[in-house]
Amino acid sequence: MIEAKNLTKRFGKQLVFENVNFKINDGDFISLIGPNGSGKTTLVKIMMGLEKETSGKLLIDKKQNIGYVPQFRNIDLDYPLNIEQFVRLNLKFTLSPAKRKQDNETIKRILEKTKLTQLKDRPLGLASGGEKQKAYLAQSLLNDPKILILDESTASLDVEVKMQLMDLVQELNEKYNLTVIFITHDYELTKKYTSRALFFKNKTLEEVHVSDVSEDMFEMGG
Ligand SMILES: Nc1ncnc2c1ncn2[C@@H]1O[C@H](COP(=O)(O)OP(=O)(O)OP(=O)(O)O)[C@@H](O)[C@H]1O
Repeated sequence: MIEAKNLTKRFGKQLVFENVNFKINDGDFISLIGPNGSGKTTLVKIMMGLEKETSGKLLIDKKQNIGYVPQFRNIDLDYPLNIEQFVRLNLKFTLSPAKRKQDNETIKRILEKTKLTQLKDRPLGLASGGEKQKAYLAQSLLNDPKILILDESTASLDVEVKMQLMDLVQELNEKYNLTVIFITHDYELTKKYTSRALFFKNKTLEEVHVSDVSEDMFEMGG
């Protein structure tokens, strides 16, 4: 479980948000929504320990690893690694045969989970946008996370490809009880995949049932 208690963040004199309270249960699939600059990335950075809260508390089980999938960025055609090698990048390099065997099994399992087994030898630079994003997703699963943060990970992909990626994330959420926190500006995906939304409004966070999410929540000034 992740719980925020009166969480407040300032950068110098700038207040980003204050008195934020919420609970995210294991296995939840929630969206984190709100206009540009409202504090979504800052909040997940606090979850990942990359930023410190100004006051209040964020309670999160320190033993739970967090996976992070960034926004899609294209990769040059001549990028030197294939999909499997790219997924391996987050592993520590080791010469121990026992550890290497274990790593090979981990990679095999993750490629299967993310439906990349057939594509593992494809140079990443030649992969489609959706395949590249799946490779980032696979990389984020290396430390066996219990929480997955998708930071606008579907932005700039075609609609069909977005859905395929989200279907895969939904499968991981259901099969492995993975908690998913989806930062998004996408109204349709919020409605289709998430059950609750945490909505930044007036420098604080409101919990909204997905049936009450409206398009203007993605646009209003923060
Ligand atoms: N390291 C930093 N130093 C100073 N100000 C920062 C820093 N990081 C973020 N901010 C400011 O904090 C506010 C919230 O930024 P944040 O990136 O969390 O918003 P966001 O909701 O994720 O926006 P977007 O939807 O555009 O990605 C913004 O005004 C931003 O400029």
